[in-house]
Amino acid sequence: MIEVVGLKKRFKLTKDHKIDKHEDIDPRQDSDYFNSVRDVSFHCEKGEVLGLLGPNGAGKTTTLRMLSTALLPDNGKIHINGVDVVKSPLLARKKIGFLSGSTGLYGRLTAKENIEYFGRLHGMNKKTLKNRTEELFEILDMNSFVHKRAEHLSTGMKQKTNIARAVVHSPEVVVLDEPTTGLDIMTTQTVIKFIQDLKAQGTPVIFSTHHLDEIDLLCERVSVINEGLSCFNGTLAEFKETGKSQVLNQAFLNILQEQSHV
Ligand SMILES: Nc1ncnc2c1ncn2[C@@H]1O[C@H](COP(=O)(O)OP(=O)(O)OP(=O)(O)O)[C@@H](O)[C@H]1O
Repeated sequence: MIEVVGLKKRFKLTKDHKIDKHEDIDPRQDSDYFNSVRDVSFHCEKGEVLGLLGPNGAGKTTTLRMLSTALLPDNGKIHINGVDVVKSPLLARKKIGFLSGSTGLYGRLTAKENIEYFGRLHGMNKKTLKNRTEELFEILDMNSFVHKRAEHLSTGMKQKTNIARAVVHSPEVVVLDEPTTGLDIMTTQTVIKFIQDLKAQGTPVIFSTHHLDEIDLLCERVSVINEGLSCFNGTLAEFKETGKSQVLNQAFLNILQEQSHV
């Protein structure tokens, strides 16, 4: 289970970032800091998929980076299967598989070598690693390119390699930041099927997306962040009810609009 309560993160602004007094000021901006995440909470139980939604710049990536120990929160609590992520980041890291938009592959290594390298970093032995990589190559339909150098892979091939790398150690929970962005329909299908398989195995999955059809296909639970604040947490049915529409895009827009009136 993943539990996030009252998360906050602010970034010190450099001179270049400071805003001209004539510009529209974001409510998250104060004199020297940008309050990227102001108050975010959600939870995701065993066997559930949680979809994290929010407009561009809402704070989703910052939140997921805190969840995965890549960033230290200024405030708030994150627990993963009982482990306090802030107090025990090394232990937590073993439990999490994190796909971030920004991690690169080693261009001169093949897809397979990239994944194996991360498996070894996680302390996996040769036999376990071989079985696991073969399993992932099959599930993610990677066999046609695993021996190609990463620098020669297409966007979709790279993304599959990144996903395999993130979960090579069979983590207890999986966190994916925009896993289908830039992918074609077939590759997106493979990624969706991969998330469905994780869910069937009981692994909690949190993923951020701008594609509401994926939310419909995959999620029990939805969390919406706007301007660094959680503005909705609930089931998919509650999302439609609160957003006053069975059409997810419309429900999402209504929820955002409702918050901006508060
Ligand atoms: N290191 C940083 N310094 C200053 N501001 C930052 C930093 N990192 C993120 N931000 C700001 O925090 C806000 C939230 O960014 P974040 O990347 O978390 O948004 P997001 O919801 O993932 O957006 P998108 O959907 O566009 O990927 C943005 O306004 C961004 O410019």
